Amino acid sequence: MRFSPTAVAGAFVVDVEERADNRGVFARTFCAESFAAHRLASVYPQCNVSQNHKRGTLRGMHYQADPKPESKLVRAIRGRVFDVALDLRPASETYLKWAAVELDGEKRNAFYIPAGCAHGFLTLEDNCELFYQMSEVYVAELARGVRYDDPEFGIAWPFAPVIISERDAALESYVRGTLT
Ligand SMILES: Cc1cn([C@H]2C[C@H](O)[C@@H](COP(=O)(O)OP(=O)(O)O[C@H]3O[C@H](C)C(=O)[C@H](O)[C@H]3O)O2)c(=O)[nH]c1=O
Repeated sequence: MRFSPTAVAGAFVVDVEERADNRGVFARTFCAESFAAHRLASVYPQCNVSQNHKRGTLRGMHYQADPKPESKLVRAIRGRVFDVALDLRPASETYLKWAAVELDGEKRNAFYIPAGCAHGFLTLEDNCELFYQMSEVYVAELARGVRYDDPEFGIAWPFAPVIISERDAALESYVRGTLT
């Protein structure tokens, strides 16, 4: 695996090193020792999948509040998505900055989003499926979100979403200095 830093402190693109032969491809996608060596979460008690029918589906920007903030390792297992990490940590050197990576099921790359950052994505084609490894179990009462189009962040989405949940469309504008 190769870990590449991004514009958000602690957020890394994780590329796999493919072992190809006449049967196909084998690649390691996670290793607790390597992740710990890079000071990334190395224990993931919960995994999720997200299946998205149509190009232009936007989910986000979501995070889990204290006392159980979650780090996430996210990958596309089918299709391509514009995946975004947004720094909501007031003490961070990259507070309110965002970083994006195109996650591609063919490239098998992943995005590590540290706790305290919001996460969201926009699908770039029909029939995209994502796999999440979560460093905390889900606690509904701690689920939070900020607007994907909040001018406070200026996330440069490649195009406007076509499908978005009522919840995400109704998220409030962000108030500086807070993790709501
Ligand atoms: C995350 C989660 C959700 N749920 C329930 C709550 C809702 O009834 C339903 C869908 O949840 P939600 O609308 O939050 O799902 P998404 O909009 O796809 O949000 C997800 O995608 C964005 C981009 C993320 O980064 C979040 O990790 C994740 O919340 O599943 C659970 O039961 N367990 C869980 O771990």
